[in-house]
Amino acid sequence: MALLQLNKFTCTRDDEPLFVPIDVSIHAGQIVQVAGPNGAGKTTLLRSLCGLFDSYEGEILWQDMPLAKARFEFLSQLLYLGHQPGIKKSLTARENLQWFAGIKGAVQTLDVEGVLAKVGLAGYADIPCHQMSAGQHRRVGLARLHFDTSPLWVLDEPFTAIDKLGVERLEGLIEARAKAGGTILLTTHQALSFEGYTTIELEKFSGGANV
Ligand SMILES: Nc1ncnc2c1ncn2[C@@H]1O[C@H](COP(=O)(O)OP(=O)(O)OP(=O)(O)O)[C@@H](O)[C@H]1O
Repeated sequence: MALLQLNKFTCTRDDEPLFVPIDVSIHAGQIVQVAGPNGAGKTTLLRSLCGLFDSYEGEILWQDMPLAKARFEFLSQLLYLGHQPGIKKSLTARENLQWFAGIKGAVQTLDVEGVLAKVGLAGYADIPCHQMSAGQHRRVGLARLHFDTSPLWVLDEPFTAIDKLGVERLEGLIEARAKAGGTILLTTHQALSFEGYTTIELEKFSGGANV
């Protein structure tokens, strides 16, 4: 059974399809890159899946159930990281991580210092995030990937504002997650270093010929 299935799926803006409708089946353990030029609809597609954008045509199935009916199960198994780092800047790195861990029931096992060291933020646990750089905000947000074992990770441009070493670590984390049975759906404009991932190439919808 596919974890996630898109049938004749496209997102619309002003009643116009953004990209040629796609048919995709995504299974546990897969890494799937959504690719396409700027403006193709990659972010809109990910936001539609996560329930943040509802102007689309076609069908989304989660474990063979229409997403609308399986919404609660789907959201409880989802980790979504969008363009924004998704942290509260008035809180410290520790408080942000405790919050993320709390909503995933992982507070008891959370090792704040250990996780921050893994994202290159050793010693930053008790610094308010508003005193950090854009790349450091991003790292605090990404730190949750070290303890969030949600079956589906949806990551929109996760490598943005991350330096070379950070990118290598993040790629390793994604690969390890997939090997453990997790599914990762991501957008990125950079070539991925690992093998065996699938690419969904969004093609700009250019009129009736593609329907
Ligand atoms: N808030 C918005 N209001 C209206 N149109 C929008 C909005 N955001 C995006 N669009 C339009 O929707 C289309 C798809 O945008 P989207 O952000 O999904 O593209 P993308 O493939 O993620 O692009 P990029 O690679 O630049 O991040 C674009 O043509 C854009 O003009």
